Amino acid sequence: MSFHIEAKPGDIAEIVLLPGDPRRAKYIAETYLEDAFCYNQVRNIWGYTGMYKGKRISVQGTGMGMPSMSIYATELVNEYGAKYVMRVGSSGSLHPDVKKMDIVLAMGACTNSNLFSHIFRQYSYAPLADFELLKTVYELGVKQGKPISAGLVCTDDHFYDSDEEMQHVLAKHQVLACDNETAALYMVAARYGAKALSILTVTDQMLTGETITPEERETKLNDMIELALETALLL
Ligand SMILES: O=P(O)(O)O[C@H]1O[C@H](CO)[C@@H](O)[C@H]1O
Ligand SMILES: O=c1cc[nH]c(=O)[nH]1
Repeated sequence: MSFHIEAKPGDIAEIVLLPGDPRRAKYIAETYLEDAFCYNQVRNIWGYTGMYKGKRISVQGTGMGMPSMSIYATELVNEYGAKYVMRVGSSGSLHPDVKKMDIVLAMGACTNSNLFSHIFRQYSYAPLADFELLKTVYELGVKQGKPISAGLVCTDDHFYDSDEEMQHVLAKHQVLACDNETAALYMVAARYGAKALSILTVTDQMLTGETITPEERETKLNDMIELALETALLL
């Protein structure tokens, strides 16, 4: 048991899917996992373990933002031995080539957060995905004909009142999408020795104003979820 996860030793699989939204975690467990049990209800940030096509997989909500992600990622890796941590998140895009419901694999994540400045001080650390995971998911997505691209994302500390001018600058410099957690996941995984990938679905295309509902963010991101689950079978 850790401060934020009440699982018993051995309850959590080595492969963990990480949606921000705990209700997306519940949806994934109920829709895709056999014999799933809920190992965490602390703060209603649910976590489940079950079987997907014979492979043991966990799915753990992380809440929103870098601090929350860093708490769950740290406890999963350090206290529960998670080896592969795959975020399955929603995201926004101002890039004209990235459409609503496209899947973006975060090769790396820039950020405006100072969360890790006590570690890196004046250095600008570049949080990166695990290459093996990135390659596996990308190849699978292309083979399945999914609308998938891989590139840089920005992990923003803001959801509202983002710096719009800066978002355009980022898009011009090939930042494909923004979320609130990827940089923290990559940094924690690198620090403690796990392999991480952030798979994002573009739920908000800010240039066109296209968006989806909260319920759809829970239950309609199946392409991304299935890609993560199918990748787990190859690990
Ligand atoms: O849908 P999730 O995985 O929570 O991800 C995105 O959605 C939340 C904001 O609505 C932030 O956590 C952002 O990163
Ligand atoms: O961080 C995020 C996530 C979803 N949609 C956005 O616009 N931003």
